[in-house]
Amino acid sequence: MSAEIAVRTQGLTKRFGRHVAVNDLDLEIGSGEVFGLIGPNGAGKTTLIRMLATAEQPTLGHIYIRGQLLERNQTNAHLKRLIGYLPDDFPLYEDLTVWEYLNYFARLYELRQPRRRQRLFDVLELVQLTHKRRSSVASLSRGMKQRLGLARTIIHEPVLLLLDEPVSGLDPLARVQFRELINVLREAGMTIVISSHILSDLAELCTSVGIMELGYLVEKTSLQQLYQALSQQQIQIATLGDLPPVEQLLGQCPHIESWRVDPATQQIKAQFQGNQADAAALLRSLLAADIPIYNFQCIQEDLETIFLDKLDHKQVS
Ligand SMILES: Nc1ncnc2c1ncn2[C@@H]1O[C@H](COP(=O)(O)OP(=O)(O)OP(=O)(O)O)[C@@H](O)[C@H]1O
Repeated sequence: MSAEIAVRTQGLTKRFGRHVAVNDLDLEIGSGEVFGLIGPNGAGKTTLIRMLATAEQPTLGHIYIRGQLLERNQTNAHLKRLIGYLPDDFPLYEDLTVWEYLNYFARLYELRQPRRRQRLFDVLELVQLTHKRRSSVASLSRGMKQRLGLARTIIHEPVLLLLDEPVSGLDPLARVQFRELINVLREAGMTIVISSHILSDLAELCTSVGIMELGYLVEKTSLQQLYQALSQQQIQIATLGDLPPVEQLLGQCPHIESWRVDPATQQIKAQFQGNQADAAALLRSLLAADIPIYNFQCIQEDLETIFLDKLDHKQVS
């Protein structure tokens, strides 16, 4: 990753009346990152993205895009050209054809001919809608409409993409297609901020994530670090025999932090910190003690479980 900082906020705060939607937020997003913004409903993700997109004025604090300050109460036209913003409820003019729709936005961005025409073809090709260019927007599937929205967002060749919940409501295939598109844009060098509460979607896309709650950025980390810091493995053990001998061996294992017995199934669920060889050694010791094990399973928690359980975000829908 380049050392260049694409987005920096300092003490960024947004209040709506007495309600603080974004609270004293300091954030740095490196150039070329795909930064996932995770958080439950009402955490402040949309408000943050809207401020970055200049669609909302901060109450306090500063935003720098590629080191340049977004000036309060100014048009910031030169910085706006660097930004592509896809809101979660972006407008689609359903009566227009796909070409007319994109051409309209290209003209708003003052792209001149013949470059405009070429840019439209390039973008349509990228979002795989070239064959639909004469179709009305109304006739597109939801996934196609979302790709058209993305095409509109990148028509002026921004370097920073702000995508608010771009995959919500898409079916699994459309999500995969959208993800592939994001990867292409990332490889082309764009910095991408993408919010979602569909955590598994972000997990496959992002180089780093920020977790928001109640307007605060409570965590910013690479996805790998998040897994390492927060993920714990669990080992589930079931025996046909008595539980105390199993518990005695678990107590002697240096990689077992704690365990509990599931009252419904009588399975032991142990928090495990070791690697695969450590797990194999534990299983060997159980079998060597003649314990009639019929289930021994290592489970790595996924991001969703980590998020819900460890960070205790109860509101995620
Ligand atoms: N224009 C507004 N006026 C008053 N309150 C607002 C306004 N916009 C947002 N809020 C409030 O600010 C808080 C943060 O809202 P925001 O939409 O940024 O959260 P979010 O994390 O994007 O949520 P979601 O995942 O539901 O989109 C919420 O409590 C919301 O009600």
